[in-house]
Amino acid sequence: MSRLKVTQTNISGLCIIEPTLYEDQRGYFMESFNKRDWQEAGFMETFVQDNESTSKKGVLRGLHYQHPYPQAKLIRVLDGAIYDVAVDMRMGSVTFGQYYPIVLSEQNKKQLYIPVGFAHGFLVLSDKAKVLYKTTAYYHKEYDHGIRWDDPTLHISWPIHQVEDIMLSEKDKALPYFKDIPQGRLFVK
Ligand SMILES: Cc1cn([C@H]2C[C@H](O)[C@@H](COP(=O)(O)OP(=O)(O)O[C@H]3O[C@H](C)C(=O)[C@H](O)[C@H]3O)O2)c(=O)[nH]c1=O
Repeated sequence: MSRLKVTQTNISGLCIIEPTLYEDQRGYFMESFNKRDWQEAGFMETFVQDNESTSKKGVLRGLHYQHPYPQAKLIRVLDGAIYDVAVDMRMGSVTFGQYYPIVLSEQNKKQLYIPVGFAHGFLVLSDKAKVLYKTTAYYHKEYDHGIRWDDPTLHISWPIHQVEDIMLSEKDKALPYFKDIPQGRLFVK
């Protein structure tokens, strides 16, 4: 019996991971990642890079993807809470162009596994959020692409009412609409 609770979502390949939490009067302990448990749960991908970012409330990072050298990601939140979003960019997928939202937080300790073929972004809901995530491919700045956070065809219901202002990087402000992404930069399921 795997020590990882894996919950499939309505989007193929996208799943929620919950490691076993060991709580006692001191606090808690958990193995946030264990390669053997990961493989026993049926995941064959290997991670090559750990990323960390800290953001203030209202910061929105994304929606990003890397192409070529696409990255699968395993995302978790160490401090605070984020509204995390993955967008299916896989041509041939029945959920192509659909997104999956989930709140990942220090409290719920949920992790989101996003396979290759998705754009990823998040909005910080807490005063501060520290996000840790593993990737299955190295970063290539020249292949770092994205989709506008407020793309009208994706209809992402960002909970902007929960934050005062949205803060985007200049790069993210200039990202294209989904409809303007060349087919060669999409993915194949
Ligand atoms: C992603 C990345 C960035 N950088 C450098 C490049 C810039 O000089 C600086 C900030 O990069 P950026 O503004 O792209 O960082 P985020 O906006 O947090 O991007 C991330 O946000 C969304 C949510 C993601 O899922 C991606 O993993 C990633 O694109 O870090 C690196 O050196 N290595 C990296 O792997």
